[in-house]
Amino acid sequence: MIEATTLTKRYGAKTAVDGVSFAVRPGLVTGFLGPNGAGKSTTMRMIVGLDRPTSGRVTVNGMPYAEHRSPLHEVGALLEAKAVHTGRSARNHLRALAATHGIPRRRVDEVIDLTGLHSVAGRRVGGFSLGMGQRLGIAAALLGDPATLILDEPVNGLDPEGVLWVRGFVRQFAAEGRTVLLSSHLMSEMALTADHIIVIGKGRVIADAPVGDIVGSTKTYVRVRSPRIDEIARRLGQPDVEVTSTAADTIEVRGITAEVIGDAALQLGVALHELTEITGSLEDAYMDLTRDEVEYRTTVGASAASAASAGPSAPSAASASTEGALR
Ligand SMILES: Nc1ncnc2c1ncn2[C@@H]1O[C@H](COP(=O)(O)OP(=O)(O)OP(=O)(O)O)[C@@H](O)[C@H]1O
Repeated sequence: MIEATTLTKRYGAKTAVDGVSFAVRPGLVTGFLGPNGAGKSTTMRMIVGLDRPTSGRVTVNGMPYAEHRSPLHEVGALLEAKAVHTGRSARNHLRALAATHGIPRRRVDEVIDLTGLHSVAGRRVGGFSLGMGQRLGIAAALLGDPATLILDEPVNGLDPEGVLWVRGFVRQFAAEGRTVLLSSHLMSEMALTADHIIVIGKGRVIADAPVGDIVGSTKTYVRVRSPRIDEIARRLGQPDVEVTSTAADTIEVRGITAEVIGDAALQLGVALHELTEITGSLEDAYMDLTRDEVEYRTTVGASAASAASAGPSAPSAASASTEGALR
C-alpha cells in the first residue's frame, strides 16, 4: 500500500506536485496518468525517497521508503531504465546490484528468467535496445522480490510481445496480492492493464477511480443503421436529442437511449439493421479530464490527436455511475 497525504514538491517557484493525496492498494494494478509535466515522475521519485517532499508525506506499507530496513524488499522501482553501467553485462550489472543489497546470486538468475533476458544476459548493456533496457530495469526492480512495484513508462520502447509481457507480468504480480503503480501515456494499453486509475494534472489529482468508472464517465451515444434511416432521424428530432448522420444508412444519436430508439422504429414499422450503444474509450475520458490541465499544448486539436492514436470505442450495454469518483 502506498499512501500520499497532501504531498507537495516545489522546485523554486515551480510547484511540480501540489498537495496530492491518494492510496495505491494491494491486489490491483493502479495506472498513473497525466499530461507531460503533470508531476507523475516527481511523485514516483518521492515515493522511493529520490526526492524530498516540500511538505506532506508519502509512505509505503506505513513507513517512508527510506525508513524501511530493507527497502528493496518493500519496493522495486523502474524510474530510469537506461541508468546502468554500460560496460557490464546484464548479468554482472544485476549481480553487482544484488551484492550491494545483500541479495543472493540465485535471485539474479531468477529475475533474468522472469524477464526473458536469458539469451542476452552475457551481453554488454551498452549494446542493448531500448526494449531490452526496459526489461533489464524491470529485472533490477524485481531483485528484492518486492511487495510493491513502481514502473514509470515500463512499455516505452517495447515491441508488441514485450508490451504483452509487461501486461501479463504486472497483472500476475497484482493477482498475488502485491501493489503495482505504473505510468504510461498509452491509453489503450492502460485500459487493458490497470484496474484503477489516478489522473493528475498540473500537480493535482483530478480523478481517482476504477478504470470502469472513468471510462463510463465519457458520453455514450447510440449508432443506428436502417434502410429507412431518414424516417427514424425525423422521428427522433426533438430538443436535447442530437442526431448526426455518418453514412447514407447510419446515424449517431446522443441524448436518448437505445430502448427509446428501438421503440420508435417499431412504431414506425421500420427495420433496424443495427442499434449499438457506444461507450467512449479510456483515451476519450482522459482527454475530457485533462483538457484544461495540459502544460505543453501543441496546435494539433484534441480530436485529431485522439483519432490518430489507438483505442477503439468499446460497445457497452450500460455505463457505470461516476458519482463522487471524479474530482
Ligand atoms: N529537478 C527539477 N527542477 C525543476 N523543475 C522540475 C524538476 N523536475 C521536474 N520539474 C518540473 O516539475 C513538473 C513536473 O515534472 P514531472 O517530470 O514530474 O512530470 P511528469 O508528469 O512525469 O511528466 P512526463 O510525462 O513528461 O514524464 C514539470 O513542470 C517539470 O518541468
